[in-house]
Amino acid sequence: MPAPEAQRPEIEVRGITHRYETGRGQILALRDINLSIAPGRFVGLVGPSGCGKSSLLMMMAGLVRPSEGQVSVRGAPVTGPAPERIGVVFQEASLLPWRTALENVAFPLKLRGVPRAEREARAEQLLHLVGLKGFENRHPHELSGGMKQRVAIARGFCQDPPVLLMDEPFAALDEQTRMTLGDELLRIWDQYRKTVVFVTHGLTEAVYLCDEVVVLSGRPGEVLARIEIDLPRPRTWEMMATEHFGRLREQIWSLIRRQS
Ligand SMILES: Nc1ncnc2c1ncn2[C@@H]1O[C@H](COP(=O)(O)OP(=O)(O)OP(=O)(O)O)[C@@H](O)[C@H]1O
Repeated sequence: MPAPEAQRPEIEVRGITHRYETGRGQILALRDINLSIAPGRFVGLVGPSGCGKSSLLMMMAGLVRPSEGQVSVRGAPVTGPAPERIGVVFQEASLLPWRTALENVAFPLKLRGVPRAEREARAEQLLHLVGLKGFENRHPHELSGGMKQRVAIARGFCQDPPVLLMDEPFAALDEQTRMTLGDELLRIWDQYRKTVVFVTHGLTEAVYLCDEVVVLSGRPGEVLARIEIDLPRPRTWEMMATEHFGRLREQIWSLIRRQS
């Protein structure tokens, strides 16, 4: 029997409905979303454009307050940003331009008062893990888009929160960099075992990375399906060519296609 602690969901979304107020009235963005995510899972969030994926992620991060419902992480309600519990990686790396790669990665630890030697050692280890050994002292303008995104991922892991929320972190990158970074992300996730929620438009990426893919309907976003990705780990690129991979991808795509 697993310990009760192990059975408790890491993220719990209960009855989330959200309306945005605009000059032209209200927009119902999300309707009655309920999700329970177990610790250590890698969960994808997909759905047609504008269905509320980013909004839902922002609510999980405590950056947007839902009109109704609640998100809890580790049993405690999320009422605002909580970087020690919940890390966020955005599509744009949003690095501090005047700080080096190492300083950017270590920055959240500085805010938490972690001593310099310790935070730099942790940041250096993570930069090495994302393949940026030798680039520690470069500034963001000296790095490519893919490298900046690597720094942002390293920063997300450096905070060491149990939950990491990622909003299309590879969207601005070319296909090859995306694939490589996806593998790197899986490698670090395997080592650190965080609970990841990953918003993406890429269905191949979703199947490749995730344990489970949550499919949202067109606006207002509702949970249409939760698809278990029962491919073995570690994932390999060869798996993408298998019939099983294709079937999982097609299953998700046919759900989304019907929404447009
Ligand atoms: N601040 C806001 N004010 C008003 N409407 C908003 C706001 N943010 C989002 N919306 C609307 O809410 C809906 C959901 O937006 P959201 O960005 O969460 O969707 P998404 O699924 O992430 O979209 P995409 O796939 O295109 O990135 C959209 O119709 C969007 O126009």
